[in-house]
Amino acid sequence: MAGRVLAIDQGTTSTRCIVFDAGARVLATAQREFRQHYPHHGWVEHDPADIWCDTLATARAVLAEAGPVAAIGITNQRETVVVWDRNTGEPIHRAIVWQDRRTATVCQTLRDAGHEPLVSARTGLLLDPYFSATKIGWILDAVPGARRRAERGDLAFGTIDAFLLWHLTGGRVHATDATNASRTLLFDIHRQCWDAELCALFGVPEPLLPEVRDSSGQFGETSLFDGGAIPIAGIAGDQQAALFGQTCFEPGAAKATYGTGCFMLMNTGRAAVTSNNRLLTTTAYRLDGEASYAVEGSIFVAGAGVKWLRDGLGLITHASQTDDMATRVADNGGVYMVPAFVGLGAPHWRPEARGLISGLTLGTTAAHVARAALEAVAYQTRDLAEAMAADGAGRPEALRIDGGMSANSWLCQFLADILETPVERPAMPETTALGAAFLAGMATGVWDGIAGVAAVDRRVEQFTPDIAGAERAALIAGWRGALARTLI
Ligand SMILES: Nc1ncnc2c1ncn2[C@@H]1O[C@H](COP(=O)(O)OP(=O)(O)O)[C@@H](O)[C@H]1O
Ligand SMILES: O=P(O)(O)OC[C@H](O)CO
Repeated sequence: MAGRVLAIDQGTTSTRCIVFDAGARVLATAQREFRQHYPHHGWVEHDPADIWCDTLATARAVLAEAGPVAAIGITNQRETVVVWDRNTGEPIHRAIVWQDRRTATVCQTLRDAGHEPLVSARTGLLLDPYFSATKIGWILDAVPGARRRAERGDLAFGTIDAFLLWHLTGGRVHATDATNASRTLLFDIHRQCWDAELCALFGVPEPLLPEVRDSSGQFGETSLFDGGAIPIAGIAGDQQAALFGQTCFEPGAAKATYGTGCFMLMNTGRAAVTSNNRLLTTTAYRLDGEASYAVEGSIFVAGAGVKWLRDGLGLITHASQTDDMATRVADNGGVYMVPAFVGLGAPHWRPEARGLISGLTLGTTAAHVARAALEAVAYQTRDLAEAMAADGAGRPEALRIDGGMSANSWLCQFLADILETPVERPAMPETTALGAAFLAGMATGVWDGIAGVAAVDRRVEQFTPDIAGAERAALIAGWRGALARTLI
């Protein structure tokens, strides 16, 4: 058991469990995709029972293969809301997922009433349906009697980490960590506590809320697996966990994770940098009561655009085909895709925007459309990097990348070309899970603090910019033209 840590990585489309050793090597891995529910246009839900079942099954599978572990770390899709009954543990509604836009009007009404400056100053976020608070309010209003039960303290709210922690500890612990709390619109990131005024503004009764703890530390124990009680000793939202797993500990170090969406975070150290360019300020991690911060750009559709090529258009049968398709065409043929399928996130924040493909001719092939889906990810990343630089956060020396889509080498090279910055892809791509393992292992003596984690050997593959300035400028101009049509 010495030195082995189990990471639970509960993502938007799949649940993964990975056991790492003290050298951050993967000893066992198991993954299950689960069903997405789209009950109405723009709504996205998950069944919490699927998430719990898959967590147990994948954890049992890797523990059977790798043997006992010293600790468990949890990392999770952020903002997604579960409300459950404290007595039975039963959710009172399906989980409302971060991508869900059903509360766009509520957010607009709050913006019109002038609440955004106060909300942003305290939370570092914006009034967008992406975040948890308005989703909690929606559930309390939609489920008969829920608001009264919440006020009486009979219900519990949690992001997915808290929901899993509750079940792993047999209903004994209702807690979350500071990174997850920072995504709810209810948490003051400067004072590092729930904010009563924001709870009142969003109509969220305080008895619903979990206790907020450091990202590394004892959260509780689980006895659900063979071999005795295992401490749950680390929790972080998946993007913050990836920042940690990529060892972005110094101010200016940045990572971008390309999964369903793309999330670029730059460490800003002890300073919570306020953005003038509609980026988010968020807790990067909290250790020994001290918060470190990050500036974040969130793009809602990255790999989801490739998934749409597969499931919506039937252009491909596997996501990895896009690598070959993009390589096959000499250029993009003037085709641009703006993947605003669920609105646009940073730096635009336009929930009502919708996607487009522009520049189609009779010469356009499936390969051009596939390439446009990949290119869009790089252009959007550049837009985020420019916004970060304009905010004074600086430009990273290299962008560390990860996530399912980073397997696409064509995209990695194009990203370096468009960003004018080297892109580093780690040999071990499971950096999100590794971040959760690091946090749990630091609390249980597997790694000796941040210095111990930073000393772990990390092999990376580097992609360096290799494109003429004029070509880059022309491509970016083409993107800006397509984007402008979406933003009308
Ligand atoms: N080789 C590839 N090229 C392009 N996209 C890919 C490739 N492999 C996976 N993807 C995309 O990456 C996403 C899965 O990444 P993952 O990190 O598992 O996502 P999440 O954690 O959001 O569930 C899918 O949307 C898929 O379309
Ligand atoms: O599940 P992922 O990897 O798409 O990440 C989702 C984000 O945490 C949403 O903010």
